[in-house]
Order: sequence, then C-alpha cells, then structure tokens
Amino acid sequence: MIEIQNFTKRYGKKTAVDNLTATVKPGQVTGFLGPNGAGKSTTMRSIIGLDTPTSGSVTVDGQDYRDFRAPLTEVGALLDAKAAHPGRSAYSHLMSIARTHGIGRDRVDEVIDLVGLTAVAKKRAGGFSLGMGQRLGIAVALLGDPKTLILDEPVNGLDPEGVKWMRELLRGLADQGRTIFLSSHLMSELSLIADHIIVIGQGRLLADASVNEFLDQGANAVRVVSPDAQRLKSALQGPDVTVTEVDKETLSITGLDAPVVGRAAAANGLVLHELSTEKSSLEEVFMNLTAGTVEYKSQDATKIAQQGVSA
Ligand SMILES: Nc1ncnc2c1ncn2[C@@H]1O[C@H](COP(=O)(O)OP(=O)(O)OP(=O)(O)O)[C@@H](O)[C@H]1O
Repeated sequence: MIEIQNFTKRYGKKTAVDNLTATVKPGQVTGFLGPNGAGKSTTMRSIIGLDTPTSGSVTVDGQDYRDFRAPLTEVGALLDAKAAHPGRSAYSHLMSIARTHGIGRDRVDEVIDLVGLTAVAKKRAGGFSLGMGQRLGIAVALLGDPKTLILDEPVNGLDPEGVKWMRELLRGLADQGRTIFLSSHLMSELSLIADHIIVIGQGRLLADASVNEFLDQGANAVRVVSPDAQRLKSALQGPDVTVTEVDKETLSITGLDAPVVGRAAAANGLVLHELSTEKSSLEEVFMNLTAGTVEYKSQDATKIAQQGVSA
C-alpha cells in the first residue's frame, strides 16, 4: 500500500505537488492521470526516494522507501525506459542490479523470459527500440519480486501485442495482491487496465475513484434508432433535454435516461429498433475534469490544418 499524506513538493517558487493526500491500495491496478506538468513524475519519484517532500510524507507499506534494507524486493519501479547503459546487454544490466541484492542468475533468466527478451538478452541495450527498452525496464522492476510496482508510462512505445501483454501481466500481479501504480496518457488503454483512478491537476487532487465511479461523472447520452425518429423527437421535447439527430433514424439524447425514452415511445405508439445508454469515455471525463488545470495547451488542430502550420 502506498500512502501519500499532505504531500507538497516545491522546486524554488514552483509548487509541483500541492498538499496531495491519496492511498494506492493493494490487489488492484491504480491509474495516475494528469495533464503534462501536473506532478505525476514528481510524486512517483518521491515514492522511491528520488525526491524529498518539502512537507508531508509518502510511504510504502508504512515505511519511507529509504529505510528499506532491500528496496528492490519491496518496490519495483520503471521511471525511465532508457535507464540501461547503451553499451551493456540486457543480461549484464540486469545482472549488475541483481548483484546489489544477492539475486541469482536464475531469477535474471526468469524475468528476461517473462518480458520476452530472451532472443536479444545478449545484445546491446543501446540498439533497443523504445518498446524493448520498456520491457527491459519492466524486467528490472520485477527482479526482486516486489509487492509494489510504480510504473511511469509503461505502455509507451509498446506495439499492440506488447500492450496486451502488459495489461495481462499487470492484471495477474494485482490479482496476486500486489499494489500497482501506473501513469499513462493513453486513456483508452488505461480504462482497460485500471480498476481505480487518481487524477491530479497543477499538483492538486482532482479525483480518486473507481473507474466506474469516475465514468459515472460523465454525461451519459441515450442513443435511439427508430423509423419514427422525427415523431419521437417531438415527443421528447422538454426543459434540459437535448435531442441531436445523428442521422434520419438515429437520435442522441441527453437529459433523459433510457427507460424514460422507452416509455415515451410506447406511450406514443412509436417503434424502436435500438435503445441504449452511451457512457462518456475516460478521455471525455478526464478532459472535462482537468480543463481548468492544463498548463501546456495546444492550438486547435483543425484551425492549424485550415491555416497551414507555417501561416
Ligand atoms: N527538478 C525540477 N526542477 C524544477 N521544476 C521541476 C523539476 N521537476 C519537475 N518540475 C516542475 O514541476 C511540475 C510537475 O512536473 P512533473 O514532471 O512531476 O509533471 P508530470 O505530471 O509528470 O508531467 P508529464 O505528464 O509531462 O510527464 C512541472 O511544472 C515541472 O516543470
């Protein structure tokens, strides 16, 4: 379990993390989200003792990371996929880390196999692709068979097979009762991997909820397909109700739930071919939640396309 209590980190005048309190529980995958510069890496670095809190505390299983006698067996971390020396092979990189903890060659072979790098284990890490580097980073994190894993953007650079592999690996590790804390900007992926979500913006906590609770915050729309779409549209008019025509027979309705739409159709004798509730995506809820906290904003892509990049 990771406990972050009233954690504040300042770099000079810049407050990177501002009085953050959150608990990352064992037995589940917790996704850590926030726009660029929100303070995710700072928090993760502080969990493994690479940064010191200005105030507050960050502990793993009740201890300060620096107090662990054999930290690799308590917390595995992937913070930088390019951390291996480029001239070293994956095998010698792992062996050099294993030696610091009295971990044997068998375990090194085991993690190399687990992350699928056996065929390239003796090759220079400098020649590795981003995805291979990520796999090597995961191997390092798993080396000491730790109860807690901290992963900064672990799916970055992985191909679809690698993403699927990562998802299944993390699911399996969480099911064994481990604490998995990962950041990602890939929302659709995160909604498949994570059970719980912690969102920060400008260093402050914005949400701490299960993925389902988080998605329930979004505006749900009811989708209905009917040969009588126009008559149904008239029947549904009311304050706070928005009916959008997707096509001739399809309506998207906000402000009413599906049973109400179904009853209105029945009361008016209108035929329905489809009636369903469409949940907002993780990305939509995230964008709404963090809209006021985004520091580094891009220009509207459509405008750029219309004007030309150099205009
Ligand atoms: N060593 C440092 N010195 C000064 N400012 C820093 C330092 N490290 C981080 N910051 C600042 O603290 C804020 C939080 O940065 P951090 O890297 O934790 O954000 P992040 O959420 O991980 O962002 P990203 O999604 O872009 O990786 C940023 O404004 C960043 O510029």
